Amino acid sequence: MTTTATHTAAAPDTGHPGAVVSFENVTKSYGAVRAVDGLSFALHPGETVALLGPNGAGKSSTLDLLLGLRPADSGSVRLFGTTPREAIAAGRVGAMLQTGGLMEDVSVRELVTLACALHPRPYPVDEVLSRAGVAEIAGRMVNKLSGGQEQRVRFALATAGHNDLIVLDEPTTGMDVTSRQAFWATMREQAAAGRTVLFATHYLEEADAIADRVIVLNRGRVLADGTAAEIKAKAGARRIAFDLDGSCADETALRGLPHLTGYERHGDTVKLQSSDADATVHAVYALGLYPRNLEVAGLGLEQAFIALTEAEEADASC
Ligand SMILES: Nc1ncnc2c1ncn2[C@@H]1O[C@H](COP(=O)(O)OP(=O)(O)OP(=O)(O)O)[C@@H](O)[C@H]1O
Repeated sequence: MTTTATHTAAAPDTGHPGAVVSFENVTKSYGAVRAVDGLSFALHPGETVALLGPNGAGKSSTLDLLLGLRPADSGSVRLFGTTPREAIAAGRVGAMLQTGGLMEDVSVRELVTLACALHPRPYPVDEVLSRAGVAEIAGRMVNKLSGGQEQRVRFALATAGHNDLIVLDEPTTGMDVTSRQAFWATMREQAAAGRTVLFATHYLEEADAIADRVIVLNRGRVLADGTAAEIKAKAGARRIAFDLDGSCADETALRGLPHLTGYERHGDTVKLQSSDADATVHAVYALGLYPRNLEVAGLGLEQAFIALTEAEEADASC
């Protein structure tokens, strides 16, 4: 059975044999809003993949479809060549979502014990508690936890058993820096053990540091898909920064430099983004300026992400 609105009969996984996750031309609308728009991608064993996108890009909807929490309007969603429901029932998938409250009138240990009891291939409860960094608060009632502690309990629930795929929706939101580092160290161990990890995040530095592949979504479609380095290269632009030497620089002339895709000025410090840094720097000299502390560098993932999504928004509004 594919995950479609009509729950049609099982379709063979012809598109991406051996894939952990396979989306083929998947669409999902909420009324007039098309949250997922003909989305196709495949995830392979052992990959750690970040799902990036601006607010409303369709990340959570994609994860909901992937986990079978909502049916797709059309297209096929397969996990390990089966339906999401079958893969989850087989205990192959662990998920940590933003939505859904935790059971409240139980202790952390009781909740984790329940999750382990429900998993077909559970880890020992104490191992799950300590891996998620909640062993010290195991006796605490779930309704007394801070936001960051709650996140760590969600993480414990997602890793209560041996999963082949771990799906995380903004997992470190609300965690302090230490918890965040511990969280990602554990995720790295999970990935090193051959698990596939898919996480949606707004922390681009996490995607840059952790993911070996980044899928950028916008308007429910894949805007870019590759390593962080490939995404940065796709954005094309480079950063140029310099200080003016005190000479009077004409603001209009600076803003009119060729190939600019971004412009900022704070006093004598000018920060530019350019799709042809060499030509832009030549033009700076041609204005009669003598830039000091000149730096030309590639974009960070965050700037590349902004450049890509802004370019698509500009295209969409044309
Ligand atoms: N249950 C729903 N009913 C109506 N519209 C919805 C529903 N869920 C999502 N949407 C809309 O679908 C689009 C995609 O939302 P989604 O939550 O998937 O995006 P997102 O990338 O996860 O966003 P964010 O980064 O803000 O969490 C948005 O326009 C959103 O308003």
